[in-house]
Amino acid sequence: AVVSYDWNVDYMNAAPDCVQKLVLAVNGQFPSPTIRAVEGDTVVVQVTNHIPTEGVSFHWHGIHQRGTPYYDGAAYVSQCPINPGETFTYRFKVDKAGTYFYHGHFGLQRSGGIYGSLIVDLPAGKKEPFSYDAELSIILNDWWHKSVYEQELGLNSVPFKFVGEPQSLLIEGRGRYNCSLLPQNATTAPPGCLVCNSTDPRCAPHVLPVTPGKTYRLRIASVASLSSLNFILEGHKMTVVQADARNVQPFVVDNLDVYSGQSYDVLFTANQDASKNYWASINVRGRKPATPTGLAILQYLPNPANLLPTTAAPVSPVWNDTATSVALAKKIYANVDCEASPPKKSHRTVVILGTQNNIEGRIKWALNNISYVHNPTPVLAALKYKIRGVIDAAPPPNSPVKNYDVYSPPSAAFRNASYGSPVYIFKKDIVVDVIVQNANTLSTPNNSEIHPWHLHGHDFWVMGYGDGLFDLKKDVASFNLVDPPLRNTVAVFPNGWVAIRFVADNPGVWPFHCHVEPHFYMGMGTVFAEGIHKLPSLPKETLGCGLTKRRL
Ligand SMILES: O=C1O[C@H]([C@@H](O)CO)C(O)=C1O
Repeated sequence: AVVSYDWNVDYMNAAPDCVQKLVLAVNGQFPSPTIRAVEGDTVVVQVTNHIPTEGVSFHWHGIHQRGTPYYDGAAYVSQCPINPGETFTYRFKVDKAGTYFYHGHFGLQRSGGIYGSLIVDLPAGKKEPFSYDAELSIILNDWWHKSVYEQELGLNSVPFKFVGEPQSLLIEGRGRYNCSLLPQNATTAPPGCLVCNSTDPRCAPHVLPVTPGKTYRLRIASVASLSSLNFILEGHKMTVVQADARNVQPFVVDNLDVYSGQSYDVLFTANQDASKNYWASINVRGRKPATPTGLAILQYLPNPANLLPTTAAPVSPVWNDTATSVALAKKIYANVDCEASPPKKSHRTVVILGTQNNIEGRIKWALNNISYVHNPTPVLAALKYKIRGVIDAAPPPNSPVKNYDVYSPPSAAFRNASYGSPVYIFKKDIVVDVIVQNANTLSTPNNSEIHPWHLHGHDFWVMGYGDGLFDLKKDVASFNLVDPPLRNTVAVFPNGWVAIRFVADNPGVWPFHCHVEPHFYMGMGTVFAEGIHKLPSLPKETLGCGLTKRRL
């Protein structure tokens, strides 16, 4: 079937955390409307850009765009941004059921408010390898009061000004501010502070209604701009059954780290004291938190939704307890009854060292010393039509320098990167290993950040994680060849590495980037391309910017 949507994008005034600001919205909704389709459907989304002075584009996160790489929505990679006043129609197939989402993929527009759920159901007759009575869905985010223009300006300025920690955390677009002095474990709170539901219904917390005794499938996704989030359903165990829309061997948790760009499906049973409601909460992991806990209400029917829990907001593992996060990540295995195992060998290994660098007085992120910048001609068009001068003429480095000290700020030779637009070109159908190597930040000793890495156009197997510098001989031997999870976004932990494997079988150009939005904006990304001789003709509406003007 064809599922069609007609969307108008514009700014509106909204107060997701009780503080009014300009929010990017679709059809006046924040978060943007939910797309719901059935596996095998074609989704058609007609977008009209009413933002007066900004282009826009939409990325369908986790959707492979097989045969339609030009509708992947990455501005200046797969298409020209949609100009103010223009209408653009995305048309793509959703070929695998699961919990997905979509978001703006131009500048910081995701952080500006363009994001929503994309849920693909199994067709009648097909069954999940788990069962439940009903389902619920939430998208997690972090939120700033500064406009995204101001944030971008800071990132581009000398002196550099980082976006800083978020003012609030949002669950399904609702949060609370003015609680910054409230410790995570406070038992008393200023009136109206713990939850801003007093008089303004726009910022009442999101409510998850449940019937006592029933089992729920909760779909959780994070589009956070910066934060790694830890999710807790107060008093309830959660059984993780899917990660990034792929089946995993079920495992039980009390709390769950959700990195930006990831989704999880968990099951829980409403089996607690039914006279009360409970908190659903998110806390920041991996960065020193300066943001109050994000809260929603788990409502046990028929209790009223505004029956607030009398308990303090749930407390997550302490922000810098990396070992707990790594241990959780290592609990995730594919359910091999439903998911494929990886090929046993790869044909090419690319090692990507991500570092924080300085370029002309600005702080940047670089991969093997190249900080990605967009060219006004989309990469897809440049490769399809052999337009020169768009991507770097020299192929990007396949591996970083030997003996890089990932535990210390970069030495003089590695403090300065250069700008570039590199594309890794893979022979069609080869098996590719990518090792993402983390390192210390530019200036602070003993500081290394979590980076969630997202690949467009593919799911990849997570072959392994490790501490320190990756060793090509020793560490490859430790890869999980039996049941590594398939996903599209994976975290690389502080001072460590993560290895992924995928098959380059989807003709197109696919960004591979840190899903922290300011980090990608600061250059922490690159582009993979494969099957160039098989690239489809590009719809005219994806062209028109840069050197593609000549083709029209
Ligand atoms: O990219 C970043 O820049 C800042 C800091 O390292 C420099 O201000 C920060 O916390 C980031 O994640």
